[in-house]
Amino acid sequence: MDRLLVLVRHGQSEWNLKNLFTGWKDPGLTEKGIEEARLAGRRLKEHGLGFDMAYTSVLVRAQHTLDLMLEEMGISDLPITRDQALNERDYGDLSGLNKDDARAEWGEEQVHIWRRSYDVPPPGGESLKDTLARTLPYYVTDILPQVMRGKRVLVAAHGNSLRSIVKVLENLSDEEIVGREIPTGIPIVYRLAADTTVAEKTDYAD
Ligand SMILES: O=C(O)[C@@H](CO)OP(=O)(O)O
Repeated sequence: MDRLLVLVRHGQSEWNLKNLFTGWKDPGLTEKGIEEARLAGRRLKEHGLGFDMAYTSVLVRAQHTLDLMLEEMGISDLPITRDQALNERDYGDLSGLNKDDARAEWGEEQVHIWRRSYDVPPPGGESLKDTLARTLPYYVTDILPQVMRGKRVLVAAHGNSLRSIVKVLENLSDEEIVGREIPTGIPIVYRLAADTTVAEKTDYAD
């Protein structure tokens, strides 16, 4: 049985381009982001992958990325589930601030801790651990059962919501996940074993 799970981070957003903390704010894709999403779809198609269902967040950059990928693959009738559980980590009070301005105000090290530590939340926001506490139950109760039934599943979401799922899938320690970045528009293709662990992983980077 083909237990296929593909994770894709949305293409570049307007706020990625402007270097702003984004979180639950809802900017659209840039021209480059649109192209990245289309390219992701073409890569999946070139590798002969098809899908039975898709999941995304309630944020427009991830939904638009999914739509563009499906368009490139020529898929128009896929069931799509949109859920807040897959939203980006909530950046709290940092949302909308420029990342360089934040470094100037609070220092490089503090901003890095807010951005990449596992369990230190930014003021008023979610740590990666907090994010995992909502993405993982959703993955386990909604996404994983479909994969285990042999449904081919595509997930379009966000840098940190995907990092939290990747941490569990790849069994990464709290230290290891700190160094893991998810590039925009590069499909991560997993095939799961019967025990739900990862049997095979490929990045469709080129
Ligand atoms: O701003 C955000 O919401 C995220 C993703 O773009 O940024 P960071 O790289 O700091 O996790």
